[in-house]
Amino acid sequence: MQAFTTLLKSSPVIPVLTIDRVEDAAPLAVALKQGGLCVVEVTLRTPAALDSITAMKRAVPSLIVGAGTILKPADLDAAMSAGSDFIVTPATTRALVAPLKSCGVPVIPGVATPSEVLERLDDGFEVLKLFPAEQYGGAATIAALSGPLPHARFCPTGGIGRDKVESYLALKNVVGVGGSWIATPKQIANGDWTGITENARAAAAFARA
Ligand SMILES: O=C(O)C(=O)C[C@H](O)[C@H](O)COP(=O)(O)O
Repeated sequence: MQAFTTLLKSSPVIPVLTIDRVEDAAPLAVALKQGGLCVVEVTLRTPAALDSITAMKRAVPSLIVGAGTILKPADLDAAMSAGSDFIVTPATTRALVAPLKSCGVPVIPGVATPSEVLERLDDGFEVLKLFPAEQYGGAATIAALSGPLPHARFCPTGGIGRDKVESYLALKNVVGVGGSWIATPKQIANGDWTGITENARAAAAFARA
């Protein structure tokens, strides 16, 4: 996990991707990498998601490709078989905790309340995903959590557009942010690789800001 959080320092904005056609995966990977991003997340929301993870890694071997929307242990198994470099969940059930802990790659479990934060820290997870971040109070909520839970680190996602990224990354307990704005489902469906590279460049610039 430590190597992963170090990597996030240089590439803290993670595009959250929903891919409908596996043939879009390779040009998408190239477009994001060209814009300067190193870490991406593919949601397991479409039948093409697992093959897309494999295809993105094949197209751009240096890209770190994670799987999101892991809801049950079977999703985790499938994501690991597809070669996922890290795992993200929107929420975390008891049944998921042990498999997540032993899967062998960095895991960012989803939380939404202080009790869930504490439970996941007790489970041994270091970086947590506040989801859906904006709806659960946004950057102000994460800042408030640093009082009683200063050791928790967050990678929030959900409703975080380009205009909100800075306010999250300014917090010392935030190590990254996820968002679909960098490559929207519409841009992917339209093959707008130029627009995606431009957005990726804007996202990459937050690391240097
Ligand atoms: O599927 C998952 O595992 C998720 O957690 C969902 C994503 O994090 C959000 O859908 C991000 O999308 P935006 O809110 O549009 O930036």
